[in-house]
Amino acid sequence: MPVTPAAPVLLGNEPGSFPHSVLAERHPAIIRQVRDAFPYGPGQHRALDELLKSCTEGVIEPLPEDAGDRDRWRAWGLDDYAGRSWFDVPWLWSESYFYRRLLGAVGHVGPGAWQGIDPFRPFKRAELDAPETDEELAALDALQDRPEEERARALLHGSLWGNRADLGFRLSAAGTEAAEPAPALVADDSETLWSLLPPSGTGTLCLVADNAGRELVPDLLLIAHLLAEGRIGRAVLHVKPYPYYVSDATAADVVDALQRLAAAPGAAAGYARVLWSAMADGRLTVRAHPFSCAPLPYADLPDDLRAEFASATLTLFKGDLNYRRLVGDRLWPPTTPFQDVTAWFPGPVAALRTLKSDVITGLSAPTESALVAAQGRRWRTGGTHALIQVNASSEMHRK
Ligand SMILES: O=P(O)(O)OC[C@H]1O[C@](O)(CO)[C@@H](O)[C@@H]1O
Repeated sequence: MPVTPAAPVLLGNEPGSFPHSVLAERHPAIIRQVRDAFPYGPGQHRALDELLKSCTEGVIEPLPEDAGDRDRWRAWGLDDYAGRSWFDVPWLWSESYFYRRLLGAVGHVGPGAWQGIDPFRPFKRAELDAPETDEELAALDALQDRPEEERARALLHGSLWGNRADLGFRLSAAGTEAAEPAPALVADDSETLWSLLPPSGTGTLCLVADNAGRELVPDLLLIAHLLAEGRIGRAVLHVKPYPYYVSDATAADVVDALQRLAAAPGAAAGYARVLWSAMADGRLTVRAHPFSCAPLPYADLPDDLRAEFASATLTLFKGDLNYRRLVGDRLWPPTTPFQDVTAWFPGPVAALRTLKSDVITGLSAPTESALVAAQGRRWRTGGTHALIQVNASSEMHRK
């Protein structure tokens, strides 16, 4: 448990705040985008209208009686929050439930012909097929004759910055990338990270993925490198069991990414071969645990996941949402030690994230002052800064 007193949990009810803008502006924009991307029928249009009204001016409603995941959501707090404004409950919960309701509205869950159709697939596919992905894959060719450590470092940074702008984020942050100053790392524990993945490692890496497309591709490249160079013996890739936060990766997105890599010219296809055979012989597995879409912090991990992370050599959390869930979705003072807020984690843990929400820990006082002096609060949410943070000691050693 953190030795630091808990900070306030983020809610979405303060007009002008970032969480408020996500609920009031981004969610309606996502409904619009999804509605325009598919030839939905009248029932789906009606359900989307209802969701729009509910999430902007109404209250949280329970799931239908026959929803297969109703009990799970009740265990995750639905009974406590039903009847309350979306803006007055924990922001993390509210966002997560929005995606669940969106899937209900378009028929992704429940019986019917639209079951299992991913409403975000067109956006994820477009990104995967974009020329920028070709450019990123072509850059691998120039890396091939570099020393292993240099390749490893480049691939780690590829995976880190791949998180820079997810699709949901782009919906409301158009133009930010061009206007911002050069990206910068606000914390960099990469030496500690490499010490956990030495060249002769045989351990297991759990990589808790974030976005599909141009983030998942570099995540897979990093895994391929670590396996091929013997820095790990096994990898477990955790993805979402259903479409979530627009661009979050599901198992179907892993397949798309692997096929994209395999079809690419040059060195990229070699990475695909490594991954393909690692999947065939079980050195790389894909997991889609229900808790990966839970509206709760990771401190509430169910026992099976806790045991899995406890036995890993390193668990690596990608992206902003995973960071929020890892440290708790709270307004910590930025200099709160990352070690304190992750002290409960059952094994060595790392976060690789670009900053896209107010949550931040582990900054040095001079770094925080410099960021505030330069940008006020904008550095917290603009996606222009990133961090690599590691807590190397396992819970057992912390006791
Ligand atoms: O894809 P990422 O890095 O998890 O970022 C998703 C981010 O989107 C937001 O939830 C807002 O929708 C962020 O605040 C959030 O954490």
